[in-house]
Amino acid sequence: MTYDPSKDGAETDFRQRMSYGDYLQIDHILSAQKPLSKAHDEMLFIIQHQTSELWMKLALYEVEAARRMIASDNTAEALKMLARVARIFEQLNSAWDVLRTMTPSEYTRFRDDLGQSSGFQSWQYRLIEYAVGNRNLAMLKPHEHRPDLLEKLEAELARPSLYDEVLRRLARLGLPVPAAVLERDLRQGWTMNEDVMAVWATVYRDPSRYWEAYEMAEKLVDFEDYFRRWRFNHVTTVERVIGFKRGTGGTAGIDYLNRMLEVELFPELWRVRTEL
Ligand code: HEM
Ligand SMILES: N[C@@H](CC(=O)c1ccccc1NC=O)C(=O)O
Repeated sequence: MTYDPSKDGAETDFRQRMSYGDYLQIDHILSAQKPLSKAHDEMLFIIQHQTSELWMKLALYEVEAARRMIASDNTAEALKMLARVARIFEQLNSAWDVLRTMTPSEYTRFRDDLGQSSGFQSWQYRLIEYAVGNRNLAMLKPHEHRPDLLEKLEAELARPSLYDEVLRRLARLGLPVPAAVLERDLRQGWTMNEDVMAVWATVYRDPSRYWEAYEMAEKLVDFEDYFRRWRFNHVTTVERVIGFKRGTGGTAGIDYLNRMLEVELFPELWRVRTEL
């Protein structure tokens, strides 16, 4: 006899009950894949991006909460959330292995159908960049046609970034973070600051004395480490699939993405290592 789990109590009648699909809105999610071409690989391309956007949604949610926790002096909770964000990026990094199975010949079959659309226009990606401190106002432009999204990005630029919150916490812990740093114009991108580096040097020279600050620093480094790997995986996949062609979003492509590889989110935390 074939085994029937319903005889052992598995519920099978969902006429009046919430089911798996109801709870997770599966119909909604699974009806959002609409390839524009007949190319076999377009489904992979769509699902790869949609799953990335879902993970980005969670990353934003966690960074958001981590910032709130740091601002309210609940660092331990924030560290847990930041560890999760690093793992999310690890997940996104592994996902490139699936996309890499698509060859240039296969991508060319539907690339024209993408028009001028590009990951460059991902507002969640830009929001992550802004939330962690990579604030470039020029990146607002592709969102001007969507006032709701522009508003979200503008609102983010008015708030302290994750790094700003960490530096404010250091000041509350009694470390000499300069007032100019604490009162800086939040819309501007962060640039390397010698005094902040001196603060981190103090922390790294005596971790047991500055344990909380030390742990925050290492979590940030860990996050940036995984984020850098995401950027590197992206640029390598792009070169493998389109070579040095111009991007659909209008940038130079590889040259643009290589330039983005030079971005440092927490420059002092990388530079301080040379001083130790
Ligand atoms: C075959 C696959 C891919 C190719 C050929 C590709 C190509 C490119 C290119 C050329 C750019 C530069 C902007 C432009 O002019 O278009 C770009 C930007 C971008 N792509 Fe992709 N991409 C691919 C996959 C992905 C995936 C899976 C994601 C995940 C969400 C993604 C997210 C992004 C983001 C966020 C940017 C903006 C980066 C920044 O401004 O720093 N791309 N991509
Ligand atoms: N920029 C890519 C196209 C591309 O990858 C893309 C197109 C639409 C939606 C997301 C995309 N992914 C990343 O840029 C290209 O130039 O081929």
